[in-house]
Amino acid sequence: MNVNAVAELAPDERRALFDRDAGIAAIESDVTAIVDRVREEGDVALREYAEEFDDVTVGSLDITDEAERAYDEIDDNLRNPIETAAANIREFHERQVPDDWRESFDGRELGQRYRPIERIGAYVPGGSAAYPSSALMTVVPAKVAGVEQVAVTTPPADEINPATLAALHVAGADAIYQVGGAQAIAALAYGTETVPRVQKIVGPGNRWVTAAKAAVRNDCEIDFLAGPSEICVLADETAEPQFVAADLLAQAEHDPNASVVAVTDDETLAGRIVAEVEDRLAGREREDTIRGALENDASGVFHARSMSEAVLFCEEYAAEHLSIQAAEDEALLDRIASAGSAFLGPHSPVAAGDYAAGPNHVLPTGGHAKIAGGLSVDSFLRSTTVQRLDADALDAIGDTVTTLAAAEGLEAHAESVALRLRESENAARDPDRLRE
Ligand SMILES: NC(=O)c1ccc[n+]([C@@H]2O[C@H](COP(=O)([O-])OP(=O)(O)OC[C@H]3O[C@@H](n4cnc5c(N)ncnc54)[C@H](O)[C@@H]3O)[C@@H](O)[C@H]2O)c1
Ligand SMILES: N[C@H](CO)Cc1c[nH]c[nH+]1
Ligand SMILES: [Zn+2]
Repeated sequence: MNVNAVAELAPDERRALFDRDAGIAAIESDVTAIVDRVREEGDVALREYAEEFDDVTVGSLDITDEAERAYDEIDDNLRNPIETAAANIREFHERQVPDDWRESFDGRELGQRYRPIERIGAYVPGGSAAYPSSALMTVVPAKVAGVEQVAVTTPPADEINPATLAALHVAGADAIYQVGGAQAIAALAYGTETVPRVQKIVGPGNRWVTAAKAAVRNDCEIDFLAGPSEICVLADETAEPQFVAADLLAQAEHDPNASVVAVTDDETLAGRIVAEVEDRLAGREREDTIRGALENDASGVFHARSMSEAVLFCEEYAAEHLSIQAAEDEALLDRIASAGSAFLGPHSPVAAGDYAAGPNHVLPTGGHAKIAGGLSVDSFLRSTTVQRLDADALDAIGDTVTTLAAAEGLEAHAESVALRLRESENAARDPDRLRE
């Protein structure tokens, strides 16, 4: 890892940083082939892919019954943190629940109401690491929103990680299937003999999972693309280089396709961050994965000529996680609109939010933070607006509607209003008329 100057980035380097796709384009046709095969062959394909990609001979695809047992059997030392994290996540998401509302304005009674989507599919990753935290982050908000049926898929294993199963039990998953990768997304989108077709798929995963979500999104709603993890640290001379380095390494250990950057106006700090990363890397578990992520074209430590240039870099990068380790953190955050989740100050490592602070860790990657926020209660709701007009209110906007309808050449629209206005006028002249 070297320090790079933001001002000297070549166009292809900028593209790699700001138009990053975590290797998804390269596997699009392979993923389409997997999705098509699951559509055609159902469970048979799921079993064969489990052998091929996960090296597992699957017995029952449905492992719902294992969750409660795992919860009963795991050690208190693990069960308690799962319960604590679940409680914090639930409390945060309960604050997101919108209230139905009705208000009257001059005879127009208007409002909005919210109802949960009925059948959700949640992907809980579990390839190179187990993700009980993602079990909580997907299923808890779905249940807070009131979703009736949450079907979870997670990669097959000779023994599914007990913490993941226990977390799924705590969160309230209704059904659990051991299916991973693109094939799991296809199964949820189209249904198989065992896996039910859902209305919307949520959850994070590697590039196979993410490419599959992109591939099925015309046929099944998805939350957004939540692929290999990302962090962008914005630091000034007050930052602790070892904290910045530790945060970069933490997100790098998820996946060789993870993207980790730090940007600062202090060139000395930039050098110290690089040195800390190198120092802390050697001999670490998952060292190869971390090295892969650090060598990714979308990763690096950058020196900006000013904090304004560093802020622009962060805005362009639109990271899943934005960590601001700088004196004026709130003022800097005000200048950055695009980030999945922002972590302010030296005592807010991204890992705290990954597990237990409360906000959701399923967040947009690949620059999608420019147009989307993270998973929330709203992801599981549909809204209906409600409108009731009295005769005077219709009269008040009648000309507006009929004139606009005429401008659009939609005569029947205009007539549906004009008819009522005529009837009201007649009723006003002859009060018994409408009752006849
Ligand atoms: N953005 C977010 O909100 C967020 C949150 C948590 C985790 N993540 C990401 O989730 C990912 C977890 O990755 P993971 O790999 O550990 O688990 P995973 O469950 O996402 O993927 C494992 C599956 O990938 C498939 N796969 C692997 N290699 C394949 C190949 N060569 N061909 C076809 N399919 C293949 C297999 O079917 C396997 O079951 C990481 O990238 C992590 O950064 C993202
Ligand atoms: N950092 C991940 C989101 O990109 C979430 C996670 C789960 N476990 C640890 N971290
Ligand atoms: Zn993480």
